[in-house]
Amino acid sequence: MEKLQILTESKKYPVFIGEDSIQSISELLKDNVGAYSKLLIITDETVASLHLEVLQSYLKENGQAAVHIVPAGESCKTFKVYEDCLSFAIQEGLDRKSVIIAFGGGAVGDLAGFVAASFMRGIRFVQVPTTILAHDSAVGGKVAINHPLGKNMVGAFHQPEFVLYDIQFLQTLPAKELRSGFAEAIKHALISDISFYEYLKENITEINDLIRNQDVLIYILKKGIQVKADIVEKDEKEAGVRAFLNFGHTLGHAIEAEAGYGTITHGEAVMIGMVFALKISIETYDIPFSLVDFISWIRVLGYQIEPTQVSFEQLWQWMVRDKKAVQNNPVFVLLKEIGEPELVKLDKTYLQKVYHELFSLSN
Ligand SMILES: NC(=O)c1ccc[n+]([C@@H]2O[C@H](COP(=O)([O-])OP(=O)(O)OC[C@H]3O[C@@H](n4cnc5c(N)ncnc54)[C@H](O)[C@@H]3O)[C@@H](O)[C@H]2O)c1
Ligand SMILES: O=C(O)C(=O)C[C@@H](O)[C@H](O)[C@H](O)COP(=O)(O)O
Ligand SMILES: [Zn+2]
Repeated sequence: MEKLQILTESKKYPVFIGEDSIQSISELLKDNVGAYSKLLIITDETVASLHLEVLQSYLKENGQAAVHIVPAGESCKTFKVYEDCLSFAIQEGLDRKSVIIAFGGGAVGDLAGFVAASFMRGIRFVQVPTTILAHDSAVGGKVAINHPLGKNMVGAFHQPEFVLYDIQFLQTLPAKELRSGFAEAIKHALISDISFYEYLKENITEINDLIRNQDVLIYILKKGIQVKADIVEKDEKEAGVRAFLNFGHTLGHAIEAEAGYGTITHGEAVMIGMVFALKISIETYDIPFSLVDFISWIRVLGYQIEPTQVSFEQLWQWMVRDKKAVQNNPVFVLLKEIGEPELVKLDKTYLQKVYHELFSLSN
């Protein structure tokens, strides 16, 4: 099992990655959490049916952990499901010394983390991620639910006590979810390091390559987490450079919301947003990067870059409410070079032109 340290202003905590690392959960709780009154596992229906027994079997010596199962996917990041989690926690008698285990992908982690951040004004929680995407979501402390008017609009910064990644859980991920998670790995590469990007291009030539070779998978997860950790260490609460982790997200979040949360996966939407931001970056800075090559690679991996007949105007309404927007002007993350992100406020007419050029829509 490998270990990375996350150092933020508010908390220092470890991320463990390995095969069968779940076997150590009891010991890791002892070492990294210490005494607690009760454990509550929050997981979703799919993860519960595939993997909950394994988690529970390694928690046997920790006494009975309460389990709350939420709907799978983005539909768990709602006020209703959030309230159900709080009601369950109160009914189960959780107190300030209790600990929540978020067992699932990014949606479960965001939800359970926000429950932990707000229950009795904040209790401890642990992330046990089960998706590739969660190499991003389980680290860094952003926790949130969605609002009908915008993605992740209600949330907090609340760091976990530790993150325990067991890559055996990832073997059951369908291709669509591999794709969603891999988009964030590509994001981490593009904002940090051309050689990481080249490594991804060389090693992942079809989407199932991600789960075929454990060394490659662990390398990608670790590298992605390290990129994130380096940024979060400098700027935990997004006063500046943390916004670079939002590369592809200004348009991506708008597409997710406009399509209806959960209709398109987070990573699929971010991939469209990254293609858009790459085109603007290439035009603005004349960077030596072939968008044609990039698009043909991601198409082979199964990404679709055309949004479904959505007008720019519809997306603009979401983008003006993006968390990076300043006085209703969306701010984009562009790349001055691959690995050199920066924040830029862009004009609506220009954005609309690029959108039409890229997606060849008449509206
Ligand atoms: N907090 C952050 O910093 C951050 C970062 C990136 C993304 N996010 C959020 O994360 C969410 C997306 O994450 P995600 O794609 O992991 O979400 P998810 O939790 O919705 O998981 C995706 C789907 O895969 C299923 N699944 C999970 N693990 C599985 C497994 N091992 N085998 C088979 N199926 C499995 C889930 O049931 C779900 O249907 C979005 O809500 C996004 O906004 C947050
Ligand atoms: O950790 C961050 O910071 C990120 O921006 C990571 C993103 O991949 C993630 O989707 C995050 O939830 C977006 O945050 P938001 O503040 O734009 O809602
Ligand atoms: Zn994201």
